[in-house]
Amino acid sequence: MNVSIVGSGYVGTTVAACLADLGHTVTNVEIDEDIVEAINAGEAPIHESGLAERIAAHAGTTLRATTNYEDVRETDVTFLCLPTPQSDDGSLDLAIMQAGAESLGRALAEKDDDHLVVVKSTVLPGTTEDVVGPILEAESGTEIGDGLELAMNPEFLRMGTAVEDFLEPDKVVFGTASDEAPATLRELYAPILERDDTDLVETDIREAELIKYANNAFLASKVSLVNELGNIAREYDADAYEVLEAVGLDDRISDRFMRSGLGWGGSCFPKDVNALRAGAREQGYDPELLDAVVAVNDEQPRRLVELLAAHVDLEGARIAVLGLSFKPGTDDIRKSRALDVIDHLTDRGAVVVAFDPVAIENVRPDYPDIEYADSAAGALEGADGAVVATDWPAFDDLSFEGMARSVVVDGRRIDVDEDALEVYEGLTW
Ligand SMILES: NC(=O)c1ccc[n+]([C@@H]2O[C@H](COP(=O)([O-])OP(=O)(O)OC[C@H]3O[C@@H](n4cnc5c(N)ncnc54)[C@H](O)[C@@H]3O)[C@@H](O)[C@H]2O)c1
Ligand SMILES: O=c1ccn([C@@H]2O[C@H](COP(=O)(O)OP(=O)(O)O[C@H]3O[C@H](CO)[C@@H](O)[C@H](O)[C@H]3O)[C@@H](O)[C@H]2O)c(=O)[nH]1
Repeated sequence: MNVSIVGSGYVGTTVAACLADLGHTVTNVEIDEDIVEAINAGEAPIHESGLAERIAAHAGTTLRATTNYEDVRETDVTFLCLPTPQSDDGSLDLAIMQAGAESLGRALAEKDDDHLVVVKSTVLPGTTEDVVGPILEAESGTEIGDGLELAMNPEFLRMGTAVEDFLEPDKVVFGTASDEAPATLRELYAPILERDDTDLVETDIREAELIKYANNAFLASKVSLVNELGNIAREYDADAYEVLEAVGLDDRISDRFMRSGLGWGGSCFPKDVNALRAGAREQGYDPELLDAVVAVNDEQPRRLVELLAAHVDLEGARIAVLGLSFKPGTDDIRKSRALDVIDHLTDRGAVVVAFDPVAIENVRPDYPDIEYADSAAGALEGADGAVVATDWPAFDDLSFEGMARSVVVDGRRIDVDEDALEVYEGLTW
């Protein structure tokens, strides 16, 4: 099938490379010329396991990128993978989606045969049909249902395992309002749907939109609950990891997403939980539980720094921050808890020296005044204390030798030889 993908960020690039891998012909439409150039040169514009080799294998044959929206006319289906950021008040900002839909609609005005537009971005219920649809109709001069089809296909991939998650998902959700769209989507996803472990959910567009938010709200709530239980466990001098490992043996709860510590960050949970809270309020419902989920999460970095301050006078102290990305396996630093930790540390007068295996260059522009080391050992050298902010596997069994004082506060439960340290504190254990 001939597919175009509008927006070639984390999702658009991954989906494009994977669809090309499944045998489709894919065109990425992207406004950032550096990204277009990278893809056409066979290079991955982002750090994601398994992506570079797929782009290298298909670029120039079944995968290409362009800044020209008109190229969508050569395709049968377009996925909108544009950002849906949060506004200053936490609500969903649809300006980029609207601009992308306008450009797409204008390009489709010159197309004669049928076209399916699939919203893959995370959007609140009603957005696809009440915002994107009317823009496409107005700009293309074609009505939905009469040459133009609309669908919503939320994406559940995680950063760091994006390729694997897309190709081997637990579920695929098709939100549609016509007979043709599900058939097209089934054909496009055929190799994925043939897997025994992948469930297909076929539903209406509004439900598909809300499934995505409910999914993320559930997972973020689970981590906040685990963190609250972890904070309580610490007060009782109990190990939350042992407690929650046992709790996770209950099939109704599961052992996944049970890691307590610094909390959730990233480009999705914070903005999606906030968009759902703002959307619910707009609908007249007060989402008290989700408010608390965010409040618990916001407190964890401060709690970590308080723990460190109990052992080290932070004013003028040299503190190593290990890990900057919001989770291991990615260079994405959006809403990373590590940045909140750095803010608290610098507010209290500490000299921060940070290390991350891949994310330093993404942090440097916004944090030009902290120090950066080119290894964990380099960051620890001469430090009066260290905090673990991201659970990179490379931090397991790290030697903390070389620190001025081996005071380590761990926000992610890495493997540490506690006996070799002057002080080791776990945030929730
Ligand atoms: N990142 C994830 O793990 C993830 C997972 C599932 C769903 N989502 C959702 O998918 C959507 C995209 O997320 P992302 O992380 O890929 O965003 P991103 O910011 O990484 O990428 C978006 C891309 O769109 C491009 N763009 C902006 N305006 C454009 C325009 N008018 N025309 C063409 N391209 C344009 C940008 O240059 C950028 O490269 C969001 O709604 C997000 O919530 C993200
Ligand atoms: O037990 C856990 C699991 C996760 N986290 C934190 O939670 C955040 C999110 O982690 P994860 O969900 O693995 O990464 P994302 O890439 O943000 O993926 C989430 O957000 C995506 C964008 O919407 C969705 O597609 C995915 O399904 C959803 O898991 C990170 O800061 C993790 O450190 C914990 O603190 N404890």
